[in-house]
Amino acid sequence: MQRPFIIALDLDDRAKRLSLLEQLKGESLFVKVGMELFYREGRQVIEELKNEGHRIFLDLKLHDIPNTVQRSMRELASLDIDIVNVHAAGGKKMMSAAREGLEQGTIASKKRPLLIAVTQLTSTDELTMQNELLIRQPLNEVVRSYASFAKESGVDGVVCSAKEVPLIHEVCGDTFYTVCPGIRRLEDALGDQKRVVTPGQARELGCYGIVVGRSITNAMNPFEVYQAMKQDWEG
Ligand SMILES: O=c1ccn([C@@H]2O[C@H](COP(=O)(O)O)[C@@H](O)[C@H]2O)c(=O)[nH]1
Repeated sequence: MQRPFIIALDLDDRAKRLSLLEQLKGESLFVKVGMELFYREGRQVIEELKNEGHRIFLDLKLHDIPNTVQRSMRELASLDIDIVNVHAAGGKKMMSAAREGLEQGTIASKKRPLLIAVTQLTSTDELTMQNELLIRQPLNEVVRSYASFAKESGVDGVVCSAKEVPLIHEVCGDTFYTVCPGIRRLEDALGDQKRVVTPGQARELGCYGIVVGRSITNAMNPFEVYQAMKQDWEG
């Protein structure tokens, strides 16, 4: 199984995105379109990236009432994307509604995109969770429960820190997808990320896929960093 190395295209203008992709030309890429890029360039960017042959994780993290999420997922299903997501904090009804909307919107001849749910953002640590979000359970327990609620709701997997993958596999099984941001080389700045590992550690922890943004997008030589991190990931 080829486990995805997903590049977060978080860049503040179109020219920078094109320049990064030009530097990675010739590579078969899995890219992440987040809010910044989708809000700026809209549906067209998805078509462009698909035409260039890339696989796409559309990371919009839907979180709203079930009816709105269902109808929005139905719209997103018409895009040629491979993965899409919601926040597990929206609850089981919302996650089931997301799955329903995605199925309603996927045309018969096409494969439904994978639906995954964010457990706790990798920029959150236990102190923030307890003192600001007022969630009193230990972080690992919250992630474990949210992952199992996601599975019960028909969601295919979760976004989590690689650190939590073993415990998610324990409750949801090894085939439940785990997509992990919060990936850094040892020499990289953490920025706002709190629950962080290297690509090699993520592999050892059993992640299905990793998401890497600034380590590549801020690098002097993005191609070199991409190659080095991918090699560490693939082992
Ligand atoms: O828990 C989460 C969920 C999503 N993300 C997204 O992944 C990338 C990470 O970028 P870096 O520059 O490598 O930190 C970014 O697009 C986030 O929106 C996440 O980090 N954590």
